[in-house]
Amino acid sequence: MNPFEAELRAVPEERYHHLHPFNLRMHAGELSQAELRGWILNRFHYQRNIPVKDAHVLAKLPTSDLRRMWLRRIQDHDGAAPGEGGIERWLRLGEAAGLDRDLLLSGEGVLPGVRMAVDGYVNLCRNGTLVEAVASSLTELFAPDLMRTRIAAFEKHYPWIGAEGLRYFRIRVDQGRQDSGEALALVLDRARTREDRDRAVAALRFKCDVLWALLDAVDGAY
Ligand SMILES: O=C(O)c1cc(C(=O)O)c2c(n1)C(=O)C(=O)c1cc(C(=O)O)[nH]c1-2
Repeated sequence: MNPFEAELRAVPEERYHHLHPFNLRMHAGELSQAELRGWILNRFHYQRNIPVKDAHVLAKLPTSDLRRMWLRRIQDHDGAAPGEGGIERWLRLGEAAGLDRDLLLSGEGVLPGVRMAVDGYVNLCRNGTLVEAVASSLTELFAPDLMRTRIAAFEKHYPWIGAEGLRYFRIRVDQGRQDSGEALALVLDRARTREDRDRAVAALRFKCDVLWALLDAVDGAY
């Protein structure tokens, strides 16, 4: 593996949110219904901002091929039509957990720390370089394994959330693999100087902090 790729992969290995105490408690079956509902509600704020940050990334891409590739991400979340896509599936996860979709859509109850963390991610993609914006999505190299652990934990420990609610995670396993493969190839191709590479690593660290801060806020609140 090229040394820059190894440097990138080492960042989430050390500080991705699969290591966060809230996730460890989730996987061990220790979360209360209120905690799990709080997580779903607050994570919806992250989910609905993913296509917003992806639109900022899209605007930085210089070729039709790259823009077409990135547009697919926006469509994965927003769907090709109303009632489709990842945001809709997250709303259904909320409903399966007893949360009204209107509550999630209202934004009521989103914690201040979660708002700050998500703003931080969107602003990095708005104001950063192309390499920084794309590198910050590379936490997704680790997301598919985490999704699989989460699906197993939900089935085992939280059966009160119906199977339909887990579709978001099931579909996301393959999407995350494709997204992270494409993003990694783009960063390896475009980060040519030492300075570009250092910025890419710093952006990925920052993104790990975004996900960590989100869980810190949820962990402290319910
Ligand atoms: O539940 C998770 O642990 C998790 C993590 C991440 C991530 O690593 O940023 C994403 C997602 N889920 C996710 O569902 C998703 O759509 C997504 C998009 C992105 C991104 O940075 O472009 N990350 C993630």
